[in-house]
Amino acid sequence: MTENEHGRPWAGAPVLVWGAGAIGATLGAHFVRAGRQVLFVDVNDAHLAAIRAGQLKIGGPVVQIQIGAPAVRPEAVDGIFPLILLAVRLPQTDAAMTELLPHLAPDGTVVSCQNGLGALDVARHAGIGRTIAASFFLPADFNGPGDVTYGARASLTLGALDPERGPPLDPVLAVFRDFDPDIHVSDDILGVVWTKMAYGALLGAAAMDDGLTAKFLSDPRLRPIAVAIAREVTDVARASGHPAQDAPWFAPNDLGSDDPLRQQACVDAVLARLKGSAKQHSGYYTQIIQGHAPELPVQFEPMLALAQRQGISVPVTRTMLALMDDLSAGRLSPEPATMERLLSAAR
Ligand SMILES: NC(=O)C1=CN([C@@H]2O[C@H](COP(=O)(O)OP(=O)(O)OC[C@H]3O[C@@H](n4cnc5c(N)ncnc54)[C@H](OP(=O)(O)O)[C@@H]3O)[C@@H](O)[C@H]2O)C=CC1
Ligand SMILES: CC(C)(CO)C(=O)C(=O)O
Repeated sequence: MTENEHGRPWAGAPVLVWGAGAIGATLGAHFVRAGRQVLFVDVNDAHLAAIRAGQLKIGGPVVQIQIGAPAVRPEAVDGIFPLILLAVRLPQTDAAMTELLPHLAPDGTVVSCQNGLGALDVARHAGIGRTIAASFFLPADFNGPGDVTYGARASLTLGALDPERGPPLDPVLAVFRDFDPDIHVSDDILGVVWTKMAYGALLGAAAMDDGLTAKFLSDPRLRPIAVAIAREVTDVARASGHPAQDAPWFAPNDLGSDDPLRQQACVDAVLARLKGSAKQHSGYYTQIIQGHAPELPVQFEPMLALAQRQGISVPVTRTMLALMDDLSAGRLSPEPATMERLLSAAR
């Protein structure tokens, strides 16, 4: 571990932020504001130029930050780094890991700042002893070069995939506390990842129509979709040995229960969190509208495989993923009729 003369772990070495989109830029800009050296890596040349020119702006209701920092394409990275944050979309993980691995110190750490079980892919490349997974509610949007909205105060949890064999957490936490002093740590990070998977599936469901997450969750007619999805994800999580953990902002076990009061309490907590958020549209809806392949199907591949192996039936999740494929291929449009198809599967 590198320490500077103040004993601040890794303070002397730049933090490498690999993928400087909504999440990478939001995290990295906070680190720069706190006085850390950050090197951003991305493939969007106009965005990289904006960052280098001091024009990276993080706006929204939480903060207003404008910073500049070194920013390069993957092939221009030079050197070995102790801490790399991976914040590319899930389908981009393998390519990015192949590029970044030669730059990771032998005793370094990669933090997978991604949704879903992507951290398992990261560990396949970097080794479990160099991988940390982050799971977060951190609604952010990339609006264009240098322009990112951080929509609502985040809730972040970090953990090693295997606390016995994982890298030391403290130096990583010291860095992340410059983003959020209240960051959580979990000894069962995969349980937290499953929680976010369940939440992500709700965002996927909202993308069937106009992508407005709060509107989808508030509609009692559509509640069977939310309940069925939460139930399916929590069933598979339980079978994986890492039951989804209920968090104050989202309790998937309550939503998936048979008790309408518990279901409503869960929905109310999410709605309270979304109130005032600058990100009202589901990120998967935005990915469809922007012509990106939505990452939800990649996120859910491991869950479908596990469900099949364990003989767990997940019909609503499967229908949603099939509809998502049709939406991203342009065979369907996000509209009430598409949501009705998902509702039929949930009834
Ligand atoms: N945005 C959000 O609110 C949240 C996102 N997440 C998760 O965070 C992760 C990142 O998402 P998000 O920030 O929204 O995504 P973005 O698309 O905003 O950012 C990803 C960035 O990585 C770039 N990129 C692609 N390939 C490479 C590569 N090989 N090397 C370096 N950079 C590359 C992308 O460029 P290009 O676009 O040109 O491909 C893009 O600029 C995802 O897994 C997502 O699920 C989690 C919680 C909330
Ligand atoms: C949908 C997605 C992946 C990105 O926008 C997300 O995780 C979120 O909005 O919380």
